[in-house]
Parts: sequence; structure tokens; C-alpha cells
Amino acid sequence: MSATASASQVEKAAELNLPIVDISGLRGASASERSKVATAIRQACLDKGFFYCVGHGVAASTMQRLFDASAEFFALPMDRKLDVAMSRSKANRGYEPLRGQTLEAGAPPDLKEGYYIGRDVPADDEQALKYFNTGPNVWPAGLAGFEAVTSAYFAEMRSLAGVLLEGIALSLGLDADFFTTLEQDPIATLRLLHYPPQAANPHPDEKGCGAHTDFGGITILLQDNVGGLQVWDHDQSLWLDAVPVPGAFVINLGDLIARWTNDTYRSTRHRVINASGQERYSAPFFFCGNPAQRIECIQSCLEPGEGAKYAAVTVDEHMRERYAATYKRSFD
Ligand SMILES: O=C(O)CCC(=O)C(=O)O
Ligand SMILES: [Fe+2]
Repeated sequence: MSATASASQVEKAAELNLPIVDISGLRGASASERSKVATAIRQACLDKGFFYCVGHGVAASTMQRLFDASAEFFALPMDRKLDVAMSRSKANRGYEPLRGQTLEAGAPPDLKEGYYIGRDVPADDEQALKYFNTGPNVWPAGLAGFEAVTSAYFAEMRSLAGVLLEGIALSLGLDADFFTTLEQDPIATLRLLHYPPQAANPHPDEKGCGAHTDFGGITILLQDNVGGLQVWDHDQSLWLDAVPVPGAFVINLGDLIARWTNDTYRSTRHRVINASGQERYSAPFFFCGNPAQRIECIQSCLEPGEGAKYAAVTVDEHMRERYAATYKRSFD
């Protein structure tokens, strides 16, 4: 796998009509450049709710290092992977075997294996004792560089999420710092994913990742060149291929932003079907936010006379509920 793609893949991406948004203007000081980016983000969020992001400042070599670390981990013998099983971690860190999660209710479990990394918080820290998905990471023994590479990538994603959230705030006509409290001590998860090729005769409806919406605020997805991610087109009622674009992240919004904006910005359904015959690797970074943050409809997202569709909820409550549904067990 590699972080670059062929010319034909770029052409296909252009055909797809998922917009490519260059966010470099958000990282500069010019108010008019920031506003241009905010307008492009707004259009993308009102339309498919998915876009390719370029001008993000993350080097291709950083992406490649992450893919290399991921492939090295998944190639380990199963007993070594199970030494760091997620089921042993109170903070849901570590290895999740194939078919460990069912993202689409009623469909067979997902044909993917994963590795979860988050903000490293000591187990006896007050936040770890209180909040969902908060605690220490676990690291596989004997994999030189795995912790350093994935932790550095996690830090880059956290700062890119901050830039994107500023753009999203501006795109909603809010102050650029609207999401600052959300960014404090956040729940955020980097998930390394490995999809084996689907069998020629898979179980009916079996997928790499069942159709779902993401749970959190924003997702920054790195995918390799294999393809297989599909995005639901609400207006045309069909699945669109999100063809890999070299060096670009795929950005989408999760349920928390949909709730916060009363579905002005929707949390778009997507799924993965790896029919390529090849191994597929991806790495979504889910930025969910401060667990105590209350998500309550932003008043300016309401039309005159319109009511809030969703009850107020904290990030912590919402995340526990979504994990419980897709892992079919309680996360109290
Ligand atoms: O692997 C991908 O491309 C998408 C993964 C995904 O949607 C998820 O983990 O929520
Ligand atoms: Fe997803």
C-alpha cells in the first residue's frame, strides 16, 4: 500500500463529484482566504457531507510511515496481537479482531481488524476514572517505532482537527473559536484498520464496514490506494465510490455535529466493501471532543419556528450509547 495513487484514480475522483477542499487558507492569517475556505466547507457539508481535504500540511512521508507501522502490526501472529486485545483495556485501546464490531444493525459483523489509539491518560487520573474511552494506550511488545510513529500521527491529527473545526465554525457563521471548549482534553481515537479481501462468496450482506454514520464530531480518514469506501448520496439515493485521491484526507462529519446543527450539516452514511482482491488499509481519526461538553442545538441553525430535533446530550453519554449499539454490550 502507498500514500500515492495513479493518475486514473485522480481522474475517477474528479468524476465522482466529491469536492476537493484546499484548506491551506485556514492556516494563514488572511481573513478573506479563511472565508473562502469556510464557504467551500459549507457547500461540501450541505451537499454530500464528505469532502477530500488537501493543503492540510501533513507530509506524504508521515502518511506512509503510519501505513508501514500499521501493516507491520497486522502481520504479527495472532497470539501477539491478542496480547494487546481491546477487550482487556478499560479505555478501549488496542487490538480488535476481525468481526469484532457490527456497524450496520442486522448485517453480519464487519470484515475488518483494527487497532485503537487515543489520548494517553494515566489509569488513575480523575478523567480516566470518570469518562468513556479515556485512559492509557497499550502497545505491542517488540515493534520498534510503532508507539512513536502512531503517537506522532495522533498529535498531527489532533492539531488538524483543530484547524478543521475553526473552518467548520466559520462556515456556520459562528466565531472561529466556537469549538474551543470541545477541544479541551478530548475523546479522540485513531483507528488503524486492515480489511482482508472479501471472499468470492461472502455471507449475504457482509461488508468490510457495515453502513453507518460516524459517532463523533469530525473524522479525518487516511485510506490507501485500494478503494472500497462508499458514501451515501442522499439526493440520488445511491452509493458513491470515494475513490482514493493521493495525499488527500477524506473528511466527514459525525452525529455530534449533526445534533449540534439540527442536521443543517448531516452525518452521512458510508460503508466499505473491499472487493478488490487485495488487502486494504485505512486509518480514520475520530475527533469526538471533551466528554463533558453538552451538545445542544445551536440556535442560529434553526429556521424561524423550527424546533430542536434532538435532546441535549453530553459527548460522554452519546459515545457510550453508540459503542453499546455497535459492540452489542454495555459501556457503563
Ligand atoms: O476504512 C474506511 O475507509 C472507513 C472506515 C470507517 O468508516 C469507520 O471506521 O468509521
Ligand atoms: Fe465511518
